[in-house]
Amino acid sequence: MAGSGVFAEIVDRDGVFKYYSDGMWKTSSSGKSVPIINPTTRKTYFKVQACTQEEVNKVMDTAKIAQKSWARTPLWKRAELLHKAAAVLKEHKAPIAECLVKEIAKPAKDAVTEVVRSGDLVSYCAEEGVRILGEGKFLVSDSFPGNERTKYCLTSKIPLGVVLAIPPFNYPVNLAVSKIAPALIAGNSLVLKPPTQGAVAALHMVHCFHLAGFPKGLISCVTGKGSEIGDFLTMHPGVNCISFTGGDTGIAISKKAGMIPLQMELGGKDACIILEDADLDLAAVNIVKGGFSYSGQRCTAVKVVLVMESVADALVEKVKAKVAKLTVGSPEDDCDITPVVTESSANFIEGLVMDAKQKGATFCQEYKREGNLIWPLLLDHVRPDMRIAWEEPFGPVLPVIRISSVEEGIHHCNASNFGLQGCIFTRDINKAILISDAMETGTVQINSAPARGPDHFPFQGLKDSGIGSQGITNSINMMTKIKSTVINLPTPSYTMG
Ligand SMILES: NC(=O)c1ccc[n+]([C@@H]2O[C@H](COP(=O)([O-])OP(=O)(O)OC[C@H]3O[C@@H](n4cnc5c(N)ncnc54)[C@H](O)[C@@H]3O)[C@@H](O)[C@H]2O)c1
Repeated sequence: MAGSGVFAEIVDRDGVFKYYSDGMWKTSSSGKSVPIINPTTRKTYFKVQACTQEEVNKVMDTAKIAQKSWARTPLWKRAELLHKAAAVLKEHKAPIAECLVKEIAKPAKDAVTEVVRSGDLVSYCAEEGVRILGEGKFLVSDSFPGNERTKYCLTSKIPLGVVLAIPPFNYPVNLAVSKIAPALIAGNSLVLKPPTQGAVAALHMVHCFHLAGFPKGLISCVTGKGSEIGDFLTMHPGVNCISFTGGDTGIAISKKAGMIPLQMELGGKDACIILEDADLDLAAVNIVKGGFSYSGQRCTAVKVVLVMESVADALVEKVKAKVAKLTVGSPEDDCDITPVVTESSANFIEGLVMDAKQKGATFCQEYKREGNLIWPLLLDHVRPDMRIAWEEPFGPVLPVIRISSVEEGIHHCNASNFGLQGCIFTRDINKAILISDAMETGTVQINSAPARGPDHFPFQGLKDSGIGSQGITNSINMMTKIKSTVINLPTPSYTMG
């Protein structure tokens, strides 16, 4: 159970979850806590420490010191510890998954999958790190005009220092380890600021790294109000890199952060373009899976369907039939559609639905809401003047826009300020490639819904969807710098064959 057994030491006497600093679980001197509301019951379920700026400073100091000796720890030893953490994480999947169910209403089975996937990601990262960080480059000078072969350049990848990781609520474990593991294998230390909803799952995950035996201060986890420690963390002079996943907050952070590398994974409005020759059954399965899994609260959810008019009726019928089969209820019962994360999210989604209603969208189901639980809703005949055509609902509401040409679909996709992923359904691979090239998004899926995984694939957003690229290899590279050593010879030297 959460907070018991090996996890008992992460809770204080008042039942408030502690924060992790200098290899120890601590109670904040603020004497304050932040409540975590269960989205299903809308009652406080957990509490976490409201850390102070003073405590953040302490964490940054220890992270800096711990990083110096970690960078001198052999790569194979770093990898060994990560493998151990992955095993401990998987061993304790049940209590961590339980937190995900209670904090973010993730369906029970998906919650377990998130933890197991996270363990796999940590192991893969350890293996990949050993390979790519064990290699550098050797360059000779006479390839550039005017030079003889008098200079040998050796390059290697070195750590950045302290990495600040800020994941979002929807994958608080997976999107934390996708930052922690690359940072650590590359020789960095790491400070985690988990989202409020999902913080307790993240604290349990951090304890798995503690149990695996990482050095003191190398990993820290501070919790608290964004208003108190958010800007303080992201603008802290001790931070050498920020890896952030979330919404528009990331745009504000990137404007305030100093001259440090930023890895930003932000929102999306992933378009699904359906051509006339598409396999409509395949498209319908993917639209429902892509649009409604975890109640649409995924960055890569299908967020707008752009379908050719001639096949629109048939497609909408197929999608409607599948939506009718989705189960709606509690995450404990493993329902397909569960309450969205907060009341304000539910209110925001309702605002988009009401706007679409007022402007004449066709409701394929009746709009129904109880508390944070919103029944799945397909909106047909959506037009570009409706907010839902452009905004990210992050809920179980999916707009369908009927298009009369492929160009119209591409235009809608590219007119968005987002550019995360997109997908195309067609049997004509040549057309698919041309459309993929025309779509201004970081990834395009052909004949499948957008997806982040497998976790070693590159993952990136264009425009307001992000900076840099993730995926295990790219994240490891991003959390390093190139260092060169140039050997200058007194006379040119050539290796003769
Ligand atoms: N591109 C991706 O890979 C990806 C993946 C998942 C989610 N998302 C996006 O995330 C959003 C939903 O997640 P969310 O609601 O948790 O996003 P959010 O932007 O509200 O919060 C993200 C994180 O930032 C923290 N935060 C808030 N204010 C802060 C501040 N001033 N300083 C520092 N940290 C601060 C939050 O506590 C949380 O940990 C959606 O827009 C979704 O598309 C993107």
